[in-house]
Amino acid sequence: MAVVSKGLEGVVAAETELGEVKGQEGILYYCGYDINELAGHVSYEEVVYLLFHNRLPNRYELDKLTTALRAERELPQGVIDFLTRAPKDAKPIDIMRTAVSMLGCYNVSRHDLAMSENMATAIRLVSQVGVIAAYFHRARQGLDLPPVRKDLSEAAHFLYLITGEVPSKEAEATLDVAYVLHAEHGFNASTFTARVVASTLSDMYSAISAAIGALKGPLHGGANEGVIHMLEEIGSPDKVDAWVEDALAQKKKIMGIGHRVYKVLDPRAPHLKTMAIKLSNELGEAKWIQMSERIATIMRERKGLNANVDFYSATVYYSLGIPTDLFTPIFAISRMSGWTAHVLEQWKDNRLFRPLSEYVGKPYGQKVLPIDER
Ligand SMILES: CC(=O)SCCNC(=O)CCNC(=O)[C@H](O)C(C)(C)COP(=O)(O)OP(=O)(O)OC[C@H]1O[C@@H](n2cnc3c(N)ncnc32)[C@H](O)[C@@H]1OP(=O)(O)O
Ligand SMILES: O=C([O-])CC(=O)C(=O)O
Repeated sequence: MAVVSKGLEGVVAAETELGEVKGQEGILYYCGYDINELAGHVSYEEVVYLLFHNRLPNRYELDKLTTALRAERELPQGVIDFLTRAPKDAKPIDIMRTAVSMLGCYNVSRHDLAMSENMATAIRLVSQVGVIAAYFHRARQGLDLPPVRKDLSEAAHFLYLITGEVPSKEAEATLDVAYVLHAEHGFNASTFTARVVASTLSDMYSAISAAIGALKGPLHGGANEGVIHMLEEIGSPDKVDAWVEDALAQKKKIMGIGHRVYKVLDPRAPHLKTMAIKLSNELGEAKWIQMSERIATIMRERKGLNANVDFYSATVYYSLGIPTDLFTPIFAISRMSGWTAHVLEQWKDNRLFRPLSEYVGKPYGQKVLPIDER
C-alpha cells in the first residue's frame, strides 16, 4: 500500500522563490520579506512589483509599473456587455471567474511568449480584475459604469468604482494594507490550482479562472463571506457562547478559524484585527469585533485553533461598507498578483503536475454484462 497524504498534507510539490509560510512559527515571507515588514510600509503596487521581479522597486520602477497598471484598466466592450447583461443575482465571484475567462478570448496568452509579454498579461489581469468586480456590482444595481480613472491607486480605484466617490485616505490605506496581506501565500489551494493548469502549458487566463474557482470555496477564500453570515446569524455578543457550542456539537466548521499550515496565529490576522477594531469602533458598531473576539477565544481554548486571514478581514470590509458578496472577489483582486507570479514562475521551469492515486475500487477483472442483464 502506498502512503496516501490526504489533501497532500506535508507534500512539497515544487520550489518557489515567491512566498514562504512558516506554519509552526506563524511567519509569512514574500520573497524574503517578513509580512510585518511589508504591511503598512509598502503599497500593494510595490508588492506586485516584488512578486513579479523578486525585489522591491525604486521610485522610477514603481512609477513605471503604476502607469502600466493604470493604462490597462479599460475592459474590452464584450466583457462590459457581459457584465451589464449577466443575471443580477449571480454571485460576483462567479461573474469574475467568467469575465476573466472571457478576457482570454480578447488577448493571446501562451507559455512560450517572451517573459515580458507574459508579464504584460499578468499586469493586465491585476489591473482589470477589480474593474470587473466593481462594474458588475454597479450594473446589478442598475447604476452607470463610470469611465476608469488613471489618477487613483489600485485600492482607491476599486472603492471609487463601487461607490462612485473617491474614498477617504483612511479607507484607501485600509484596503491597500488588506491587498498587501492577501497577495501571496505559497501553495495554497487556489495558487496550486493555477500552477497545475499552467503546468499543462495551458494559458494564463485558464489558470487564473481555475484559481478563482478554487478560491471561491468556503474552506478557502470563501470563508471571509462565511464569517459575516455567521456573525449576522449569531446576532449579538451574549449569544456567541451558545451558538459556538451548538455548532461544534453539530461538527460544523467555524468560518475564519483554523489553517492547514499555521499551527499558531496566522501573522496576517493581527494586522486585520487592529484595523477591524478601529473601524468598527469608529462606526459605533463594536459588537462585530466583540463577537469575533469571543469566537476566537472559545476556539483557541476549546480546539487549539486560531483565527486565519479571513476572520478579521470580514469585519474590515464590512466596516468599509462593502457588500458581503464582494469579500471573496476582493481576496481574488489582491491574490491576482500572487497567482500570476506563480504562473510565470511555473513556466520558467515547468514540469507537468501529475500525482498518483491509490486505487481502492472494485476488484480488478470486472466483466461487462450485456445491458439488459445488468
Ligand atoms: C485563506 C484561507 O484559505 S484560510 C482558511 C479559510 N477557511 C476557513 O476558515 C474554513 C474553516 N476552517 C477549516 O475548515 C479548516 O481549518 C481548514 C480547511 C482551513 C484547514 O483544514 P485541515 O488542515 O484540512 O483540517 P481539518 O478540516 O482536517 O480539521 C482537523 C480537525 O480540526 C477541526 N477543525 C478545523 N477547523 C475547524 C473550524 N474552523 N471549526 C471547527 N472545527 C475545525 C476539524 O473538525 C477536525 O476535527 P476532528 O479531528 O475532531 O475531526
Ligand atoms: O495557505 C492556505 O492554505 C490558505 C491561505 O491562508 C491563503 O491562501 O492565504
